[in-house]
Amino acid sequence: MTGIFYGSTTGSTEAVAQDIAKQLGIADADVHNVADASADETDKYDLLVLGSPTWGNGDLQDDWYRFLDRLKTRDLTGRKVALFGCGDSGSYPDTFCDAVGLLYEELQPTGCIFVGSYEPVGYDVTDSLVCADGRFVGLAIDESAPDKTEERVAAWCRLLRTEE
Ligand SMILES: Cc1cc2nc3c(=O)[nH]c(=O)nc-3n(C[C@H](O)[C@H](O)[C@H](O)COP(=O)(O)O)c2cc1C
Repeated sequence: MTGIFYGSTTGSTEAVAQDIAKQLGIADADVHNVADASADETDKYDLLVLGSPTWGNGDLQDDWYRFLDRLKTRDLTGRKVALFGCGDSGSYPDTFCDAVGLLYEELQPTGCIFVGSYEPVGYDVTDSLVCADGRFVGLAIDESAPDKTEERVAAWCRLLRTEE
């Protein structure tokens, strides 16, 4: 079973979360805004799809801090985690989608298995925290390339289906 947990200040990441849910056939009840969710609710899912846009200067979306603190205390050994987020490579090239990289770093000690990484073909910026060893650790949606969003989400959902 798959659950999506996202934070979103101005709605972009929420829209991407809903698109992912639609493409993966995830019910509304399994799509959670971290502002209202409890970390206990992650327990029932084998695959957690976690989304945060990047705010400030390379920061997580505000609602993520409290939720992440609690999530980090849970034993995620062997559970699959896929990450996604929105950012803006035009205005914030040095911190493009850093929040995705921050979630990746912060959740490593939990023993989870990350899925959904890919080679960043077609991106202008590839050297922020979202990138590790030449791969994006999760889906990076770029406000500066809105025409690519639909296909990026679709391609990533196809990838997740092979790694579920
Ligand atoms: C004040 C401000 C700071 C931002 N900082 C970053 C940043 O450091 N890196 C980045 O990739 N995008 C940054 N962005 C772009 C947002 O991540 C982008 O607008 C995103 O779509 C917002 O997602 P949301 O609507 O789900 O909150 C920033 C936007 C604003 C307005």
